[in-house]
Amino acid sequence: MDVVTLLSAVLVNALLMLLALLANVGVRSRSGLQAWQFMLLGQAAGFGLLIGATLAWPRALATLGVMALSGSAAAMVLSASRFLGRPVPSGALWWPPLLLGAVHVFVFQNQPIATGLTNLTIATQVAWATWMLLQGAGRVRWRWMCGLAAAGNAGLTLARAILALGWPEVYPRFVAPHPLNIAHLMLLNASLVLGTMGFLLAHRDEAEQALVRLASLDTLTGLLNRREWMTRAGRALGLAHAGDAPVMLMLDLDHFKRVNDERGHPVGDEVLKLTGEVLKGELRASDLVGRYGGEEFCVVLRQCEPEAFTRLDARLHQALRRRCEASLGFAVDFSAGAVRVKPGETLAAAIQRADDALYRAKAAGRGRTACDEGVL
Ligand SMILES: Nc1nc2c(ncn2[C@@H]2O[C@H](COP(=O)(O)OP(=O)(O)OP(=O)(O)O)[C@@H](O)[C@H]2O)c(=O)[nH]1
Repeated sequence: MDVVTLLSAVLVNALLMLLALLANVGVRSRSGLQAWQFMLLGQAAGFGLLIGATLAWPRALATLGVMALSGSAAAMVLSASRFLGRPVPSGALWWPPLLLGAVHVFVFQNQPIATGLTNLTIATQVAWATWMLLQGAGRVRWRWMCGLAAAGNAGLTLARAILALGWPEVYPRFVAPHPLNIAHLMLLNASLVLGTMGFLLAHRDEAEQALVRLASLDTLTGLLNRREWMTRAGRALGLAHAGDAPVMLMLDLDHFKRVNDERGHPVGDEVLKLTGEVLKGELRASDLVGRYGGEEFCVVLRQCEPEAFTRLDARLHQALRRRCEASLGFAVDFSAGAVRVKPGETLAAAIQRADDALYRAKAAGRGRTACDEGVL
């Protein structure tokens, strides 16, 4: 088999996939897919330069070629790190290609050392990507695809490094039609396709998660939006047992219109954000908190004993006043209504009772929580 043809196939394949990605998803700045586009570019450039080195300026082109390939392995690690949301130090990413180039240019005449060093560097980088991808891969299918593609690549590149350093007399020339060269290029080609498919799936998953977030969260406060809160609250009420009936709490900021009118809408927005932060900070992860609309918030408190509720209520009033005072220079308080959900009560009925209690709190002078029987 003609190795230069196989090499050209890898180059063309990488370039075509890069073009296809650019045409279909464009350049997503700082995304995992952007890093993968650099990885494909590095592969194409690297193999192009290595083929060129067999024709002219061998030392210069081969050195640039191995730097491009090592840079492309760094981009693979970066792609995995971005998709997994696990940052890696940029020094550890970009020093290896630079150091490899600096050493390669000097040891170029000593083929076993130059080849061994190049393959060892790239194998280590790809093994790093493999480790990140396969570690706790669980059932995420794209991680398996990308991880296995990288694992095969790392293994064969390491085999080349060991062979070049330990048994240079049997190490095949770069363009020799040796089974090792052929197996490596075929596997590389397959892993480029698998990796691209895997990271495209990762990109799709990421977009899907962003859509789910957009559809279920309130953009200003980051709390659940009304629709999502209603869905989850309905489920929580359905699952509640008679012994641990949840408490439904409706909160409404006091004189909020005045804040908007006197200090401006952006300050009003800031108050809403701070309220969201206070609620997230003071409530347990198992409590359900959402923005019901405007300046009204709703909470389902699970397993809330009377004493615990009294303490929580005092903490919420105090925390909101303090946060607004500290961040905006004026205090904001709220009125609230609390009811204990009755066995079999519908969500709409519980909300209605909590709303009635809330209006009693407003009528009684604001800045307080009115509780139905059973809450305290
Ligand atoms: N800044 C900002 N204001 C909002 C938002 N949603 C609703 N509002 C404002 O919230 C205010 C609610 O006013 P009211 O319903 O009169 O309530 P209030 O002034 O808090 O009076 P009480 O509830 O009786 O204490 C209105 O001015 C709305 O424009 C929002 O997303 N951002």
